[in-house]
Amino acid sequence: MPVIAKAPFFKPRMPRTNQPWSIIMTNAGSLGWVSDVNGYRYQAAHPETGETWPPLPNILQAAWTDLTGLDVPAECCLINLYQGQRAKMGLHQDRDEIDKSFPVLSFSLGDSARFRVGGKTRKGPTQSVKLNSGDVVILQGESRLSFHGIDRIMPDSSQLIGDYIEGGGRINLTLRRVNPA
Ligand SMILES: O=C(O)CCC(=O)C(=O)O
Ligand SMILES: [Fe+2]
Repeated sequence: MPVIAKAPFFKPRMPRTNQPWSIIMTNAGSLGWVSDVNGYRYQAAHPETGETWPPLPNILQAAWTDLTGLDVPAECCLINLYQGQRAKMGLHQDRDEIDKSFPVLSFSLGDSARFRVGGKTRKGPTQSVKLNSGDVVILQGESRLSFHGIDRIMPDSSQLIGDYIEGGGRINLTLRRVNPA
């Protein structure tokens, strides 16, 4: 939560259309992922405050090391906040990283969510998996470029986030390495 105090949530907007997303986000680490009318990208500064992102918490860096087995650190922790019946994330690939060989590691906290995951093409079959608080998803190897998204969350299925953030909801933490080692 010190991260949120230093880097407030911002409302991302869709490239080209400038439509607001249904979720809000922020980042920790040397790079943060942002989306606005000009596109998706990683940048060192918060789009609204202009400040660098707060450091990636040690406990998350340790989890990255343990769960990936890599000795190169993650550079970005994207923090997505989903609140309410309409919060979702459309099917997409994580492919804004310069080096796409590193895993993508994500943690679900708070309300449960319906996660959708398919293959490397947008049109292929997908499966849906319920993600509960504490669940970990890792996209690596064959699945690194799998299409995935969040269909919806189940509001009020957990009280965890409500203790810290008004309105509660679901937090997803996604750790990524952007640059080659
Ligand atoms: O919220 C999730 O579980 C997925 C988030 C995601 O895919 C992303 O931020 O790229
Ligand atoms: Fe993603």
